[in-house]
Amino acid sequence: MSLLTQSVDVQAFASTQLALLDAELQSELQETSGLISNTSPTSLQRAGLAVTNLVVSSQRTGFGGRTVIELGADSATSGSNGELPEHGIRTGDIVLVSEQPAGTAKKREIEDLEKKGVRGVVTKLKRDTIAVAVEEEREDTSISGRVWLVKLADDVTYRRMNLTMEKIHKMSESDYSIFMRVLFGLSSPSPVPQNLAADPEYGKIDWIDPTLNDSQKDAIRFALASREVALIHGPPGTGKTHTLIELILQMVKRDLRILVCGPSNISVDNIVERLSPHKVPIVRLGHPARLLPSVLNHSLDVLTQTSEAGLIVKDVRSEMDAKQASIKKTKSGRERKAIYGDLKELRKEYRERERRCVSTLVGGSKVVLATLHGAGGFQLKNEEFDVVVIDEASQALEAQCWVPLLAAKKAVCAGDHLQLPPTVKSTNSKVKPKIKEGESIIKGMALETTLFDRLLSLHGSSIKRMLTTQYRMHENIMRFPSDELYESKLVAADAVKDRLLKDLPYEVEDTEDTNEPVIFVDTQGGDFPEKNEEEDTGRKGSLRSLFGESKSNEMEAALVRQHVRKLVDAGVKPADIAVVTPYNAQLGLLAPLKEAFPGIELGSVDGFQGREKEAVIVSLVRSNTEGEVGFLSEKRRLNGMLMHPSSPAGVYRLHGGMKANAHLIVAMTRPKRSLVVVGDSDTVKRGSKFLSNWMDWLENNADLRYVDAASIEA
Ligand SMILES: Nc1ncnc2c1ncn2[C@@H]1O[C@H](COP(=O)(O)OP(=O)(O)OP(=O)(O)O)[C@@H](O)[C@H]1O
Repeated sequence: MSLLTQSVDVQAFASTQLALLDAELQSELQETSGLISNTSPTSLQRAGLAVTNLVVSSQRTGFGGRTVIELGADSATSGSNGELPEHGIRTGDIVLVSEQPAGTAKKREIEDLEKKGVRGVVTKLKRDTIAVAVEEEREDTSISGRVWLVKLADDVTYRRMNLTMEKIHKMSESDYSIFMRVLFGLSSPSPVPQNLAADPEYGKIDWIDPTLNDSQKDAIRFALASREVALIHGPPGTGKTHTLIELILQMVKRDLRILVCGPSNISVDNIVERLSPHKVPIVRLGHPARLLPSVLNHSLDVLTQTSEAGLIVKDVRSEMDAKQASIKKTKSGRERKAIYGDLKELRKEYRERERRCVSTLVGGSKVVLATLHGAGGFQLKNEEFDVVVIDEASQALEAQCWVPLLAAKKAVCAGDHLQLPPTVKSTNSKVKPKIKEGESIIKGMALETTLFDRLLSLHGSSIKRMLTTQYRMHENIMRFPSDELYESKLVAADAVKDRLLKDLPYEVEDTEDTNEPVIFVDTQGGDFPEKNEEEDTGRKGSLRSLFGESKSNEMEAALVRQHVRKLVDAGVKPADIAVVTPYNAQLGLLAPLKEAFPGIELGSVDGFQGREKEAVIVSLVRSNTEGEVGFLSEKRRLNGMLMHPSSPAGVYRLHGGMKANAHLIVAMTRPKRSLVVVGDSDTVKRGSKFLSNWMDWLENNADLRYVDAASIEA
């Protein structure tokens, strides 16, 4: 990754970002439209990207005055229970609902489909229905007959990032705030007193949670004292969010107004849930369909309807519903047109009333929370904040961070730059950034270089504080990642440092598998060779682009199954066990575990960053005489594959811009009480220095087990 260690020409920065963002959007659009036009509806459905054979079962007015259509299974094709088939569509997905093409028809243009259908956001999923809030411009399109629903690329995020970068591009140097100057290295950050713990202002803080550890307190003092920017580096399990909550509450006490953002809805909701008991006035922006049910009572859209000012808005909504219903009964085109006209007027009124209500609600909140791109919505247009707090900043694109930062005076970013970087598709695609004539460009700048990374290179660790006590892993599980990545600075909290599976709060037998924190099942010796998935399954044609090449290892899968069985027999609940592997084909082989042990988690290493589990089993798959490690060892960025988590068949989405080492770091830092690694040390250690160190460490420190191939039941 190329980082910028010097000050940045802001205009060139913005034009480079614009070119990179455009290339990224083009790659995403190409990928989606390529899939939609070359793959049959049935295959897309299998891939979790579409649902076929649907009919519109109802239509009504939903949140924000949008038309919501509800889709159910077409009774001519569904079974007697009316349930929808398994699908990979999630609430919040942007989808197209359109007349269904013939089953075998393949070649189709996405534009044609859009003409015949409507775009919208999925707002609710039930076993038998999917609700879609239709995009405003197209809501007078009535769709009938058999339809299908296809997932589209989400371009809203890009529009917001582009707008922000364009604004920055247009600014002249005299427009730059001191905050902006620091972030681009044109000025140095204001100095922070050396010994904050002894400082008259920051030394004696009345902590809301007095159990915070010293590194957490230190980070909070530092973030409060910094004038322009502070980074909080939180390795896995060190209480990054915990620290942010205290920081936000301390800022509220100091009468500061705060905007809290994260790259994903879940990262923001996590903070809303934890701030909520503290009774500070907070409001969460964002489409209610994308929020966790537990935070809905802080959702701006919901408050808009339940607050006093909201009640007036509600009246207009009922009127709109009545109009919607009358459309169905009307046969005459002229009458319909008149009704659509009325609806348009009502919608205008609705929006005006809603806008007034929104500005009262947002204006009255000390803490406003939104996703990074959500901060670019109309609701925050003229709002001012003293501090912008960004959680999971190391997983956000820098352009995304600038959406809230453009109007900021100070930023606090929390993250861990050693974990997975944000996903970027354009790095390996054929789309190359187009540079506009006359624009200067910053060579070597990459879209996936995060703000967190760039600021660290620019200002060094003087703008950062690291959290060092971790509350997740047994001491031995923590040791290798701490030594290799975190300068041996991590310390395991007393409560977790010697916790084993046998000490779980429910009954678990003391066995050789439940009383060891780190087990290495070494399959070296060549008896457990890998297989190339593509050769074996013979998948053809365009599906190859969906499924791609992957590796599997049947004997490793058998060893994993055997280990899971032993843990469960000893009393460990399947829900406390996760099996992870970097290869999708291996996930396919392991899939039967889900039926045998309901509740067990099965996933690719990148899908579960940050989620802890009592026991994690990692299957490394690679085993060959050539010492080929490929994906596991890749230092350059590569197109990894992400398994669609909800797909029954094991489906793959292209997923780019990953560092393989980061995948493994995520896997090895998730377990609390037991990490089991299954792999061929001979092959794997030839992959990279990091892998070789890991294998050596495991050989010397783990409970080592060699396996006799003959003893394994396939
Ligand atoms: N000072 C503390 N004392 C006791 N427990 C703590 C402390 N700080 C954090 N924890 C606990 O550590 C766990 C991890 O905290 P939190 O979820 O805030 O971590 P995080 O670093 O944001 O996690 P992740 O690694 O998933 O990003 C939580 O169970 C939390 O209650």
